[in-house]
Amino acid sequence: MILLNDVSRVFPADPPVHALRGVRLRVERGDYLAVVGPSGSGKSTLLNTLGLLDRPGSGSYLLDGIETTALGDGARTRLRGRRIGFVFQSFHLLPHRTVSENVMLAELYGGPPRRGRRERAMAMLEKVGMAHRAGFLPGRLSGGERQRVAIARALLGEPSLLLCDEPTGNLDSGNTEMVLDLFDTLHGQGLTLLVITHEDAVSARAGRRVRISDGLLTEE
Ligand SMILES: Nc1ncnc2c1ncn2[C@@H]1O[C@H](COP(=O)(O)OP(=O)(O)OP(=O)(O)O)[C@@H](O)[C@H]1O
Repeated sequence: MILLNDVSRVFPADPPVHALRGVRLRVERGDYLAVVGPSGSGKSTLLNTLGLLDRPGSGSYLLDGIETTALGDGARTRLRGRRIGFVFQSFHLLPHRTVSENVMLAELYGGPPRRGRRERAMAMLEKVGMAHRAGFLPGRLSGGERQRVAIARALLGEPSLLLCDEPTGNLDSGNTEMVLDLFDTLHGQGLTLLVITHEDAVSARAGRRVRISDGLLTEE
């Protein structure tokens, strides 16, 4: 699913910041991978690279066998819309849109909306146990409920890869468990998951752990 070969990313500064150094990573379809490492070690840079939000300075990145570094911006955006879902620490739900509208809005970014959007949004809300809150505004939901809605939104395009950046960073332990149970279910259904986390409770649930330190990636 993912093959990174000698990927480096240097940010121009004085002195230059080597955020990723010769990273090699192979992720098989259906893997559940945790990425751990201290602040500033390169985790978000790695996630942005894998999510086609940022380009490596050098090296190659194959996603489903497609060499992404050679693609233009339009092709990268389409590939991202079709294959990748994102989950962030702070949910990024629109406050003045209902739960179901937030989920449906996911398709605005990946290209023209497909048919049956409302039905598919409801099916995804069902999947994360939030269908009964479809008409609520996000402000009336708990943190764990908001994150489940954000996960439903990420799943709307039926991605094969879910990239999560500290998905439980704003949740208490009960809600963290609920989100981790949902990840287990999604993993069981064949989704490939990559989760950045600094919480042991989260990384312990993943099948594989890799550590980034100063831009260098090592398998644990
Ligand atoms: N646009 C940028 N310009 C210059 N330096 C940057 C830029 N983005 C990130 N960096 C630097 O690259 C390094 C890696 O940053 P990154 O955000 O990937 O770390 P991280 O492991 O995600 O950190 P955290 O856990 O604190 O979010 C850091 O030293 C950071 O300051």
